[in-house]
Amino acid sequence: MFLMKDIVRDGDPVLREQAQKVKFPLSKEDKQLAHDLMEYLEVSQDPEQCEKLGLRAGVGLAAPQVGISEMMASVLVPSEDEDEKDEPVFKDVIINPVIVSNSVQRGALTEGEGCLSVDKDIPGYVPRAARITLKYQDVDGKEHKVRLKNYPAIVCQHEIDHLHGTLFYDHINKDNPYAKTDDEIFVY
Ligand SMILES: Cc1nc(NNC(=O)[C@H](CC2CCCC2)CN(O)CO)c(F)c(N2CCN3CCOC[C@@H]3C2)n1
Ligand code: NI
Repeated sequence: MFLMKDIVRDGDPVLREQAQKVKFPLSKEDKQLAHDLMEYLEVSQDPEQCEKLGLRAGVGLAAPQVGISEMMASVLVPSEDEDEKDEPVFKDVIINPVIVSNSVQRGALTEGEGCLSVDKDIPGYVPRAARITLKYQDVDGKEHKVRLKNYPAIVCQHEIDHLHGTLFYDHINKDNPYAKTDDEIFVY
């Protein structure tokens, strides 16, 4: 189980590296890593356990954030409405992910973004593609090709950025952090 002490913080070079492609079949260590990356999200999204373990809640977690420079990240975007019983909007460990196409239209989270590896709040819109087509392998090596939009698309782009050494604030407009073009949509 990863705890906040296991999360690498901004300034550590691993967060600025290009992560290595993951080989299949997964090693025992990579299987464990995939499990632990998803477990962190599940536990952190349970308010009681999150509080008890002193975690910061997350909807995504990339391997470089726990010091492992490999192309693997967990994504768990819960269904927006209250009743928990609904299926998550997106839940998987994305391995060797590639964004094969993205919309010209930009999108951003209205409240900006944060990062478990960045302790300070950095205000501003993080412009991303509003819709993406994502190809990745799951822990069994099965290829997936999914079209995502809005919230899950934003989360996946934030995670895939980590695998290429990019952090969310790299995208914030320096002159006007809240600059927006008229066709930008705002999510959440
Ligand atoms: C948007 C949001 N970001 C949270 N944290 N930041 C993260 O996930 C970072 C990644 C996200 C930052 C912006 C896009 C991706 C982690 N990152 O650094 C990984 O690279 C949240 F926790 C959160 N939610 C909404 C859903 N809620 C369900 C119930 O449990 C609480 C949970 C809170 N939404
Ligand atoms: Ni992050």
